[in-house]
Amino acid sequence: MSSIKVAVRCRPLFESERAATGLDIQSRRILLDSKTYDPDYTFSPTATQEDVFDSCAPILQCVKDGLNGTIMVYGQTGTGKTFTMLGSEGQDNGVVHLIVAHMLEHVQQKTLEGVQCALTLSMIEIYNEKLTDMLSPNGDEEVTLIGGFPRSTNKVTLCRLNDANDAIAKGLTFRRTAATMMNERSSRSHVVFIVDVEQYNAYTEQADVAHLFLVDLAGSESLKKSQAVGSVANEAGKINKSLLALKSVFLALSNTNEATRPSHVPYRDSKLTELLQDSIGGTARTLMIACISSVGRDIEETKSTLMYAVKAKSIRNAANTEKEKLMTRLRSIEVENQKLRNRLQERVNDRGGYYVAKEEHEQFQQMEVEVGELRESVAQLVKDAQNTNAKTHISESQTKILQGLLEEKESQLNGYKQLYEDALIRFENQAASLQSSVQQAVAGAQRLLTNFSESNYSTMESWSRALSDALNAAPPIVAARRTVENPPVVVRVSSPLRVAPPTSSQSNSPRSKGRRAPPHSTEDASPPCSPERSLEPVADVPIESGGFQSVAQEIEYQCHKMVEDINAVFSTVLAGWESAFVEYHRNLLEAEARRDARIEEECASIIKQTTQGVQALLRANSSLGRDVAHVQELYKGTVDLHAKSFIPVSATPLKNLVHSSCMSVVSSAVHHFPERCPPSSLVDQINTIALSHQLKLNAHGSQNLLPLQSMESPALAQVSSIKNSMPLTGGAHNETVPSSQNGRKEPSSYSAPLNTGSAPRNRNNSLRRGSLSARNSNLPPDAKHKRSRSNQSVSTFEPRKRK
Ligand SMILES: Nc1ncnc2c1ncn2[C@@H]1O[C@H](COP(=O)(O)OP(=O)(O)OP(=O)(O)O)[C@@H](O)[C@H]1O
Repeated sequence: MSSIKVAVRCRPLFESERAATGLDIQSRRILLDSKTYDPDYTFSPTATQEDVFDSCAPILQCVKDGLNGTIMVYGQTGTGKTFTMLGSEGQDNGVVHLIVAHMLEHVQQKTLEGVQCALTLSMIEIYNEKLTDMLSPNGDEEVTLIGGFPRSTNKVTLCRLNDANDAIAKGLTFRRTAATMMNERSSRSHVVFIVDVEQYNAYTEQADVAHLFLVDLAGSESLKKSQAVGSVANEAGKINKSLLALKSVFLALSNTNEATRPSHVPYRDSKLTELLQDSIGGTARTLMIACISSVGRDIEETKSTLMYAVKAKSIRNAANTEKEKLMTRLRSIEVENQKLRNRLQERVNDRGGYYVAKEEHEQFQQMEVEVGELRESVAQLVKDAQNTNAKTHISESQTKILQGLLEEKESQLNGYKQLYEDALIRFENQAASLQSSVQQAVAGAQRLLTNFSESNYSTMESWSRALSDALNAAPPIVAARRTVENPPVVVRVSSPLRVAPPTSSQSNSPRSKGRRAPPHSTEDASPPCSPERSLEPVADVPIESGGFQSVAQEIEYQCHKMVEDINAVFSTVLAGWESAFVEYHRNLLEAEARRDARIEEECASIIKQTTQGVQALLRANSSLGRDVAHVQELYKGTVDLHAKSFIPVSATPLKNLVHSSCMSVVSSAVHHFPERCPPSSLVDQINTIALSHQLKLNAHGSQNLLPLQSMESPALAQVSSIKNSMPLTGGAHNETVPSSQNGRKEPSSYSAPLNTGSAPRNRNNSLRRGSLSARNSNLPPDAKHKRSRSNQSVSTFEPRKRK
């Protein structure tokens, strides 16, 4: 037996909230209105998700050991239940995520150890007393409970953490939430995450499954506070009802008083309690996280939550393995079966028994045996099938887990490979740069060495040459016999580099008497030697003394001479060296002077060229400026001219131009003006027609029409005058146009319009209209009226003579 563990988590206050005065959280104990509550774990507002997760460890261990476990959050709306289970929005940092990650790690580890196990996840929502599968394609497949456990849900086999988090996120998209006054995103349903850890037992050839229920309950809410209305209020009612059923279960199970304890636990009062049957008072190990707020106005709800948390703490669950649980259930079924049999027997006995024929009885017994056998084989088959299914499922998930691990490792390996390659490239680059620096250093050293040794060698060579010359030039030394009385004489050979004035002891020594002073001293040394140079012996030459004093003296003299010669050679060499140095120095100075002079020269030339260039530029600028000004001037002139041309000084030229153009048009029109005289035949015909009309008119008593020639229009008269004023050239009057299509020649005027600019008109009509209108103007009004009605009537038409 194990009691339900209880944790209390107090959420932080929001800005607008005020803390309750009577609430005090002291490490694990909670004091509220002088009452002490003592949960197993207490989390203050500063506690982290990881802290809460740590308190789940014992439950997780039980699940790993094959027992069922439950972790549920309980409390008033807006106290952080969903925050605790699922974390802040959009972040996978809730206790559910941490637990799934932990269990996945466990299963992966087991798989690597060769244990066949799998991890699956299903999600169920309880909304308005209806269970739906949140991992079904649309999140709306209904789920039925068998023995308090959901049957055939869409499970996701978890192999990688990302898959698990994706599945959780996908399922949660179907969760119903709504905004209330208590919580902006209040859960309107309970959600149960079922994490199954399946482990195949090779010895029993069975798959053991441990279920872990992670329950995010919707919060109890007062409609007055949440101000929920409509469907949200209905939801709140359903939520409160299911939570009430849960409280009843708590009360029933926590009652330790034999007398008052109800015989029946109302699990079936709501879907929630039916589903949590195994978690509360069942076989599961359970942790209840009671969420509270420290807000003053919520203090009553906080008290209620703490009270039920304490009640839950006293509930004892029977923690068995799944197998033990089944055995318990089997035993209870057997007991019930026996009870039923007994009752049946009692009834049979009450009725005095029942009788069957012997054959029937035997047949019945035979059938019973057969049914029993069949039942056994079916049970065996079901068991085999279940095991096979479980085996297949586990091995499938095993493969997936291994695949997932492999992919993870591969990606890690690739990362390492990349790192290695990067490091290798960096190393190679460094090695190359190091190598090149070493090479450069070696080359430099070699160069230095070569230069140094060459110069040293040449100096040494010159010295040795000089020395051998000096030795060759010296007279042969006569050999002296060395005796004890004649101790060897030591001649000091000094380096010319260390020439110093002879000390008084040297100059006064008996041996120096009669000797010639060395040619170089501090005073006459050229070039002068540095003051730190001192006269130090570089070699001691022993000379034997003997009976032949003169020989010894001679030798000494020779030696002195030799030393002098050597000194001279050294001096020469030194002088040469120093003069070479001086020359080098001089050459250097000269070269530098030359360089400076050349630089100055070049600079001067550059400055000169630049100055010239600038001057040329300025010149070009000014000349081009002049050009521009000139063009501007021109342009200005043109513009002025143009502007001037628009000043209407006088309209006369234009008028004249228009007049002359009009006149030319008129004159050309006059040229083309048709002949005044129609052909005589036509005139005759017209006259005939006019006559006949006149006769008819006369017969009807109409007035006579005036003859045509007496009613010439002013326009016609003007045209005639213009025409007559024009010189008549080239037979203009008789001008003809090319023959028309029927070969008839027509006067050109027939095709030319009058200068009125209107459409071409029939010559006769225009003439007639002009003459008629002119005529009408002379008529009395009633005559005009009559005329207009018989407007086509014409009088006798007299052809006019051409002037
Ligand atoms: N420990 C916490 N730290 C920071 N914020 C928190 C904490 N607990 C809760 N909140 C914030 O409080 C608000 C309400 O939390 P949450 O939605 O989890 O409450 P709830 O109890 O699930 O409410 P309901 O029952 O209505 O769904 C959220 O904005 C949440 O982010």
